[in-house]
Amino acid sequence: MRKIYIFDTTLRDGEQSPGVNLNRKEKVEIALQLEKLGIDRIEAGFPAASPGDLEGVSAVARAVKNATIIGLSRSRIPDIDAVREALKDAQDPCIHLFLATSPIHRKHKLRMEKQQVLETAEAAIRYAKQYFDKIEFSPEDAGRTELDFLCEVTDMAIRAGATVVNIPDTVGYMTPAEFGNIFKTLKTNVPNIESIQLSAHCHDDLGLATANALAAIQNGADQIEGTINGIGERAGNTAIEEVALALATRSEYYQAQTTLNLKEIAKTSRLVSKLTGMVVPGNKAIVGANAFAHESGIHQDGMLKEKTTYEIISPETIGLVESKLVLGKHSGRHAFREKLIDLGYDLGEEELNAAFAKFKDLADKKKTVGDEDIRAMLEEKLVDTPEVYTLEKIQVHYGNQSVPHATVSIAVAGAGMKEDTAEGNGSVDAIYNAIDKVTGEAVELEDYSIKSVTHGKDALGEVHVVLKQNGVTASGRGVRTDILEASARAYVDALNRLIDKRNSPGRRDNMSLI
Ligand SMILES: CC(=O)SCCNC(=O)CCNC(=O)[C@H](O)C(C)(C)COP(=O)(O)OP(=O)(O)OC[C@H]1O[C@@H](n2cnc3c(N)ncnc32)[C@H](O)[C@@H]1OP(=O)(O)O
Ligand SMILES: CC(C)C(=O)C(=O)O
Repeated sequence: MRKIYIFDTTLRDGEQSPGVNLNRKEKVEIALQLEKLGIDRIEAGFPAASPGDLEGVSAVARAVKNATIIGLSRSRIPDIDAVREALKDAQDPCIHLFLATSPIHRKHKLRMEKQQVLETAEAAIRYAKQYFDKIEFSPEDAGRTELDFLCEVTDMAIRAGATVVNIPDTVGYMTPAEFGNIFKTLKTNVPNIESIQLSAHCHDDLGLATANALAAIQNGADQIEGTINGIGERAGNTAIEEVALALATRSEYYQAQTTLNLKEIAKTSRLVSKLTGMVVPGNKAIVGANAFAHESGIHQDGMLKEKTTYEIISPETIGLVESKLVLGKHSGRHAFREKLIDLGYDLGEEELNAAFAKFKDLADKKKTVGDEDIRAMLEEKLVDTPEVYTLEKIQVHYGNQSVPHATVSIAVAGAGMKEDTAEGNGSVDAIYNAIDKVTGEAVELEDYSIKSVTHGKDALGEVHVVLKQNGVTASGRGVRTDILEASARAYVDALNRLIDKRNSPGRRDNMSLI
């Protein structure tokens, strides 16, 4: 298998993401993690950009021992001297020179003819060659450069002393077929092309950065440039983790591999996200929070039977502990049962079906159903009390300028559906007064407490109440996403328990749920 060298530019092109600014300490922290990941070459910054960046590149050059450290430079002597200064302590330094070659850049930006471009780049490479053994040269916007001129520039760079020629698709304009063809053309038309390494640097403006990098590999590229999490100028760069995992997963197809320590990928991704402040989208390939999460019942069933049905990469490969089965409204019984077993519940078929129906009801109201939601849902009724009263419906009218009132409908065992309305000094009070009117029970509310079971706007609310009647107390519990409904259910639950106690006076109070 051919080795593909990985050139990480998180600290240079990645830092060009709007809003990202890494200080010296942060650059070193990321660079040391990149070293652990096994990155071959680390572009630490653009030393001529600012004294701070020069210092950052210097600090990385001093800290990292097992990777080539690179500084970017325009084809200008002061920039090259800044890289010399920044890399003077590097064990394995390399300068990355660039000059745009496309007609658009030549005409509008550089205002140079082809010949001037050739001469300027050659002079820069020859000057740098006095100080650096390793020189990478990039014809910026190579993707939009005439192919014959690109061959001429590459030939010049090799003769002047470049050791790597990098082909940037600076504006993410290429298709995989076109980009691959550039490498094929350079390989066949440029003399001594085998004496240097060819590299690809892609941008993601059309979402093709990874596809283009892989096409370059298939057509002879030795090195891929990219960033962790695909951050970078505009839409970003090739995501290194995507290329690495594509090669690892489809090695039989690409016949090429990296020497990255893939188990460090998740950790590196988290660190880069934390220090750059660039949040990784949930659906981002390889490192997104959902990349190994399965929500729908059919997929979860497949995963429980055999993980390879829905996972082409195991999460352990990139250093994650395990895949996640996320319970939500698309989940099925297999995943639900598995979760209950994990949580220590052993339900019979009938109980499982009842719990599953409740779960689906909850999942319709919540984005995801977590462990605490399930525990709260299952433990809503710890003791199976006969239901004299079953809450069917509540309707609350509340306004801060008016007296709240509530209507409740309750199915009463042996007496059918009853409904009544009452006012109160708050919504819960109005509900409780309406329940009292429907049931005709004279009870005192001894205690009321409410807590959030989980976090977020759609968290479950858990209400506990204690009711007292003729010296007998009973507690009840209600759990719902809506706290008014949870309050009503807790009250009705406590009423049923009171009646149960009344009907079996000798029984010990085993109902306290608080
Ligand atoms: C595709 C890429 O990602 S390339 C890297 C992009 N990264 C950056 O630009 C980040 C760091 N840059 C900076 O801090 C600043 O742009 C600096 C310090 C490098 C230069 O700042 P200034 O001297 O104020 O120039 P400014 O950025 O406004 O303009 C760029 C100049 O460099 C020229 N230039 C652009 N690329 C090159 C090159 N590769 N080699 C030589 N000259 C170049 C431009 O033509 C322009 O020249 P002009 O002033 O004669 O018109
Ligand atoms: C400096 C070069 C390689 C670059 O970043 C680009 O062209 O996108």
